[in-house]
Amino acid sequence: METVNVAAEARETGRGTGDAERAARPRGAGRRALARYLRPQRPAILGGALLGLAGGALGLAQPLAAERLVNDLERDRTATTEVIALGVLVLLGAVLVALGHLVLERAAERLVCTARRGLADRLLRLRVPVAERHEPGDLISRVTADTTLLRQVATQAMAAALTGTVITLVTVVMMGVLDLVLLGVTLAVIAFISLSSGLVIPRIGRATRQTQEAVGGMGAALERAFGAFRTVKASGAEQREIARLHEAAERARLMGTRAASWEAVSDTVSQVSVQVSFLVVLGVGGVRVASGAIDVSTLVAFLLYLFSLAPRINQLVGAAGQFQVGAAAALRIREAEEMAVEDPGAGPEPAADAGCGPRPASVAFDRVRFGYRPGLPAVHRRISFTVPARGLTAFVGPSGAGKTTVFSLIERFYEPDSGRVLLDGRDVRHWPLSALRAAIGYVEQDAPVLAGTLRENLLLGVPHATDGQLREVLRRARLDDLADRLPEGLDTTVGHRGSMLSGGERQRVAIARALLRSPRLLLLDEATSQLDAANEAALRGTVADAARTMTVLVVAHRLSTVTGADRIVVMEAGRIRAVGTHAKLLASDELYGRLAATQLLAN
Ligand SMILES: Nc1ncnc2c1ncn2[C@@H]1O[C@H](COP(=O)(O)OP(=O)(O)OP(=O)(O)O)[C@@H](O)[C@H]1O
Repeated sequence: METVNVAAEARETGRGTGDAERAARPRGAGRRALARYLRPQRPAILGGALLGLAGGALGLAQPLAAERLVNDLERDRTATTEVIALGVLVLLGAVLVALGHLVLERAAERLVCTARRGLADRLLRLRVPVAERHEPGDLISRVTADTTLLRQVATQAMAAALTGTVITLVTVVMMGVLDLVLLGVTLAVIAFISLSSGLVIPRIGRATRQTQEAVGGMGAALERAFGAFRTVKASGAEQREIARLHEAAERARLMGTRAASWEAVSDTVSQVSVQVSFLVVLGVGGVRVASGAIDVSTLVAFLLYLFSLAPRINQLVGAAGQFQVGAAAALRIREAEEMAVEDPGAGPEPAADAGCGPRPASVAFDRVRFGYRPGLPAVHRRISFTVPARGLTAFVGPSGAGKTTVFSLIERFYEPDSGRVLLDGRDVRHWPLSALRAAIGYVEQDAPVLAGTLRENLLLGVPHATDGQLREVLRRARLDDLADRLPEGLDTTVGHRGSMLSGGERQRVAIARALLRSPRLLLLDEATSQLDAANEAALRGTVADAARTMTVLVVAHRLSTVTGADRIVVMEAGRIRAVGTHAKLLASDELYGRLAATQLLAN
């Protein structure tokens, strides 16, 4: 029970490690997860398997029809009926098999699609701390590689299990009709196979899960390298990153080989068992024939059934192995689906803005205490401050003081350990999340630009904005010439993370995107750090313009960008040191004075 709680807690907080989650998996969790995905497709899978079975049965009747046809031809009889019967059997058999195949494939595609959609629904709504504690590459591999493994179970393993079971049962009944003693011998062998498979098959599952985790590790290593492609090259680190990929590939190979070895053991056990049973049946059967208990013909018929049983048993053992593979994949998918997602929040929607544009919002922190991880020193130590609606407020202070974290708490990416963050006097936890974020325009520190076109980047938050509106925000972000310079204007692709734009352009695209949402509160994190002097001055104008109609909070390292702010909040080691205007702080706060002095602003 306790182990389950560890897993639940790890998922909820995102603070667990993969190992902790692995150790905490309850027994049979994979099986249950697999059953959950297969359940809705059960009728289709059953139907597909039965169609295949019927097609196979018609195939079995073909030799009989052919025999009658040859007999008739030998006796110079007209054989029209037999020819038609054979033709119908061939055609119908083929159609039924193809139909069964199609039904199974369609069910498998539905199953995979449902799992992928379920994952897509969850993953983009994960809580920020949870998402940040998982490797994106590993999450991607759950959506791509693991879901593909489910497909294999739905098409091959389920059909093999169903047809294998039916044919095995029929064969066993026929063997029982022939001789119960020999059947007893055969069943003893089957029991031995089941027992040894029971020992081996879970090992196949475990090794497969480790293979999939290693494949996820490869995804993570690739994502890491492509996420900082130029840095990797500039650092001459290709070889080391390649080594990481090799290591992950090697681990996948090792685990894959281990799974294959256990599969080989399982196959060998079942094959040897069947051969042993053949010899035992031959021996016991011989004695029974000698004692007159059965005829030779009964023994021959029994052995023929035994031979036909062998591939079926192999089929069943193979299917059991595939179920283990599927269960391992289903478990990884389920784990991702169970990761904690953001609470959409209840509470009433804020009143609609009347008439002339959105109302600026006030912000307040009320004795906020927050740490990213338990056990580490808090990043905010009971901080309180108030920002009235409208105007420009800057946050300054040494690196690591907790400035960006202020924005993360306002956006509710994280929640305070104690105290309250208020927007318009209302605790952000009591806002509907979508309304809260709709009220805020946020420009991240890295000002990320997504792959796609310039237009797609701008439309991210306001999908139906007109070209006129786009040009207007580009103008306000001093980017009016960008769209004209780019070869395909707004429809030019900007590369992975905007790699085809300059650093300053990326930031301004992010600012234009934020402005397009007509936010009530604009959060700019280091928004001007990568701009040249002319652009910085221009953007200062943009920010000042914005601050006339909305509340603007800026995290700034370069004091030159915020000396004109209505108020500057000086942070240090998770505390608010001082609040005031540039002139007041220069005169009263030693740290601010030092910051200004180092940036040649003291005079
Ligand atoms: N997602 C995170 N998980 C864990 N710790 C974090 C996370 N983000 C920030 N921190 C830590 O919290 C502290 C405050 O970070 P924050 O980004 O708020 O500082 P900052 O004042 O904005 O710094 P800078 O000026 O360098 O951007 C730092 O020590 C940082 O290492």
